[in-house]
Amino acid sequence: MNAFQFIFQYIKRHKVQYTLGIITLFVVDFANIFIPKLTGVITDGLTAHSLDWSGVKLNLFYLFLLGLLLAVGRFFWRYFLFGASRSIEKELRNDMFSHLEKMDVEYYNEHKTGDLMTRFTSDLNAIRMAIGPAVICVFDASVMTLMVIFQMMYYVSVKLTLIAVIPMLFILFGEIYYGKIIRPRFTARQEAVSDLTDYVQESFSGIRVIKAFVREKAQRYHFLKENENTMEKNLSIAKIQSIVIPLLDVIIGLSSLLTLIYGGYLALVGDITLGRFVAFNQYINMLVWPMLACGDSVNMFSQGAASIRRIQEIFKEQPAIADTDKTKDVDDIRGEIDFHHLTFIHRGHSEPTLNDITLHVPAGTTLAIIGRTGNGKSTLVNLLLHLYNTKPGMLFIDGKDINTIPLKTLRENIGYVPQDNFLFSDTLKSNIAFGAENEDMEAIQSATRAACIHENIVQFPDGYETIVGERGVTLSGGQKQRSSIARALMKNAPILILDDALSAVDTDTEEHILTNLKKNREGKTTILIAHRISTIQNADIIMVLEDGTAAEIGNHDSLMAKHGIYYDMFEKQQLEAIHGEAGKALIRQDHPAAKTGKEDA
Ligand SMILES: Nc1ncnc2c1ncn2[C@@H]1O[C@H](COP(=O)(O)OP(=O)(O)OP(=O)(O)O)[C@@H](O)[C@H]1O
Repeated sequence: MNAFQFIFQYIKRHKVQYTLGIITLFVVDFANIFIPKLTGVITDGLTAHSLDWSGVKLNLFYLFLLGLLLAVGRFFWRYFLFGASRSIEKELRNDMFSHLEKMDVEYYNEHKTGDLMTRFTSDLNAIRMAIGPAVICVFDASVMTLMVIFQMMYYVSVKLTLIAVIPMLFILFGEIYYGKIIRPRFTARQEAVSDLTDYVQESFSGIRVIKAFVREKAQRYHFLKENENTMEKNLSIAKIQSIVIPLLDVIIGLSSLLTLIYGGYLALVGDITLGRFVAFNQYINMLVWPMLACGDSVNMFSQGAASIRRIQEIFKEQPAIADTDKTKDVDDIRGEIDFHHLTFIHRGHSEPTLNDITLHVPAGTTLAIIGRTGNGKSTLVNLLLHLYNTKPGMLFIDGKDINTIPLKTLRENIGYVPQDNFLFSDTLKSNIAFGAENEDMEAIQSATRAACIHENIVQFPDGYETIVGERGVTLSGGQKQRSSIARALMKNAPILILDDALSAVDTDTEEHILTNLKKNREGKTTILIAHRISTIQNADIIMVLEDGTAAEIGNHDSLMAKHGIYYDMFEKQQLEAIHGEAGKALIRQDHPAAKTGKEDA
């Protein structure tokens, strides 16, 4: 689908508005051409003394009526055509947002926020200009030009009209060529704006890190380069425009000069009357605007076409994760999970992140996953949320292959506390009730009590109405984590995943939350990812992930009896807990990595 076909789908939906707008525009243009004629009639009437004062008044009255018609008509074509273009802009923005919401997480790993934001703002604006003002310009210019030329030929002189119009043909062909060379420059400019927006967005999001590392100067230098790049791209457009626009003026001036010379001569020898010569000059002036408007329209169309292509790029990408014809409706989820020789390779990796994992998790049990950093714990739960695709036959929920469960059902039945604890810039109440149907205060408080955050919230001056700053920065790390746990508990889902969700809370609070969880999650499946054994030792099943494989599976007692990885971890953490820093030093001396001289992961 080319850019025109793409945007025409949207224009079609507003055909009534466009038709009414164009008809009104036509009426306005038609009325407009009578103004010079009436001026000519008055001039000739006064010169030849054939018009008395009442005749002048009558013609002036006609002029007034025409003016009124023009004013009303101009209001309506603006109303219809600008209204349609604004509606299309809104519809496109809605469609883009809905489409992007469907895209999988990999898409967002590969596309920068700033670039997407530019497409939502400046590109959509360029498209609106192309389907609103540019359409008006082109239609107005073409209709007006044809009507004026016809009137010039009919009312004044065919020869004089041809002489005046020939230079304008150069404008027409020149503008077609201009459109071709300016379009790639508009695309390059939009890309530069995207990069700049992206840089600004990242710089402000990461301002704390920038300040802590005193990188302001380096950031500013990089920003200047991005800004300069945008200016260069803008200048490359301005350079072309600064040649084309004066050239347009020259051609228009040439046309007027020829008219004055030849028209003056015709008036002198008496081939045309003075009134017609005056009217002709007014007509020529009326042609100036359409010619300039054509230049503007070419600009707007080129810019719009470049932007449509950038928006089309968004729609061309389809989500890699979506319901398929294999998806079957599921009434409810109990929470039984089966990993069956589960192997998973991340895009761009050559080695599997998860390798041959087989485990049965009965509904209503607690599974704990422990393992060193980067061993695939988050990846495993991301597979459960179907954020990445798993090959058929490897992951089952309630005995059903995850690929056959509708995404909405699956995710509605999983409560999830992500590692980054992202909160929205909204009230605490809304953040906690995020996944729930309504903001039921009783349910919210029951969740916040279970997550041990209620006491903190009520101490804030605005309590549950406290606005969480962008990315939750007004809360401490532990408060954010507990708010995020409360949000997940609100869902009361058959499966709950806590991805390292207790790392920022002290051991006492952790103990409280775990006790509450045990009570709240009775009969429901809970998956706990943690680094501390104290967090997980009461779990029904503990899986130790090592290099992406399920190195050990059992409960605390059986794993301790094994004297394997889990046992070592426990011993080290006990030593750390008892002896603090001295214990850590002891562990370091004892650790195999210390002996080989390598850093511990
Ligand atoms: N979207 C991704 N694309 C490519 N590789 C990824 C992606 N996400 C994670 N990885 C890689 O997969 C491996 C496992 O990452 P994962 O986040 O699952 O580990 P983890 O055990 O949860 O670590 P941690 O304890 O630090 O949270 C890492 O090597 C990581 O670099």
